[in-house]
Amino acid sequence: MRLLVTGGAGYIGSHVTRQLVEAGHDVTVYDNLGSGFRWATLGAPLVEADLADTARLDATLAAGRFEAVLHFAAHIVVPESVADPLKYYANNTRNTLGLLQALLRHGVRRLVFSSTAAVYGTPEHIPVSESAPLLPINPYGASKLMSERMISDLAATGALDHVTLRYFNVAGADPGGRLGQATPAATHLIKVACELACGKRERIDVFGTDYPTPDGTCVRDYIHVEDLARAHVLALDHLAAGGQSLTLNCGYGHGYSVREVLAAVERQHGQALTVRDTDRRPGDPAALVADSSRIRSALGWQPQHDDLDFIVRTALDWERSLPRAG
Ligand SMILES: NC(=O)c1ccc[n+]([C@@H]2O[C@H](COP(=O)([O-])OP(=O)(O)OC[C@H]3O[C@@H](n4cnc5c(N)ncnc54)[C@H](O)[C@@H]3O)[C@@H](O)[C@H]2O)c1
Ligand SMILES: O=c1ccn([C@@H]2O[C@H](COP(=O)(O)OP(=O)(O)O[C@H]3O[C@H](CO)[C@H](O)[C@H](O)[C@H]3O)[C@@H](O)[C@H]2O)c(=O)[nH]1
Repeated sequence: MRLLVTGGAGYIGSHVTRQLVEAGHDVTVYDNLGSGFRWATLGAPLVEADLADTARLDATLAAGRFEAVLHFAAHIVVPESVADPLKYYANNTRNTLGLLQALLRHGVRRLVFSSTAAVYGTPEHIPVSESAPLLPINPYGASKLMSERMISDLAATGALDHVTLRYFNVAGADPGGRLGQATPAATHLIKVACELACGKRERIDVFGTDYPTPDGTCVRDYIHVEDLARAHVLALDHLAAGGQSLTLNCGYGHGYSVREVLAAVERQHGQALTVRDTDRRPGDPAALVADSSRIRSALGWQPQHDDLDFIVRTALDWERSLPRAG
């Protein structure tokens, strides 16, 4: 298929772009390089432009005659969304509205959308299924939920078919060493721990040790970025075969605590890390684990890298290589 990937120069979008190209698709990336990198497109054509630039978006869609769009472009830092909510509604919600309007103008009828487990807020039941209440607790999650609603409302008119993927905690890097997370000032646990292992930080803080979890630290469902990328390839196959619109959790269905993650980083690094226990970080649910049965049955998705040590090893290998990449 002829595909447009917004945000395809970012962490997740670049892994998906690579898999799409390998699967034989004709991929164009649309990215303003705000938090993405030209090298991350690995040679796929890049339109360096902002989603808010309607003229560039229209010109790109007119020239490309795309059969589907994958929409990753967004701001993603939860604490920043609390401090500057309108930045998140502008980029994540308003620019998604603009993209949907442009898709209508150009007759593009298929969309794969990057959503997040943050739409669930603090779920009452673990594992969390797609039918759980949608109660985001920060503007980032709310901005994504509003996009989900626009997409599903539009789909209900018959104008669009979509697969909305709600990612849990995405981590790891391309095992081939070509791609990985390169964002400066990262906040994600595995990324921060790998930076520490590589001597780029002095210590790591554990945010809260008194949660109602087995070891008192938060539990998350970490999914390797390559398995997540594969879900996008399958989502496109589903839409191309005339499949109905779907909303799917992307996780493995089991979680690890912060301490278990840090132990895995220490194993892979071969040395102890400097760890400091601190207070809870506001807005962190105790446990967030996906019920992943729907994506397995609807798309036939089967994880290849459901292994915390493998996730950490690829992230650490990538972190070691980063000076040349950044
Ligand atoms: N990283 C995670 O753990 C995670 C979890 C859940 C959901 N997601 C979602 O996955 C998607 C990708 O996240 P990521 O981790 O790869 O982040 P990222 O910051 O690495 O990638 C986002 C990309 O979008 C581009 N972009 C942002 N705004 C743009 C705009 N207005 N116009 C053009 N390009 C723009 C950036 O330059 C960047 O390349 C996001 O939609 C995010 O909400 C990520
Ligand atoms: O230095 C750190 C960083 C994180 N943590 C803890 O590690 C866990 C995971 O934190 P991350 O920041 O790696 O990830 P989140 O679970 O906060 O966020 C993830 O899930 C969110 C949805 O809930 C968003 O989608 C977000 O983009 C995605 O990374 C949390 O308990 C957090 O408190 C630490 O203890 N120390």
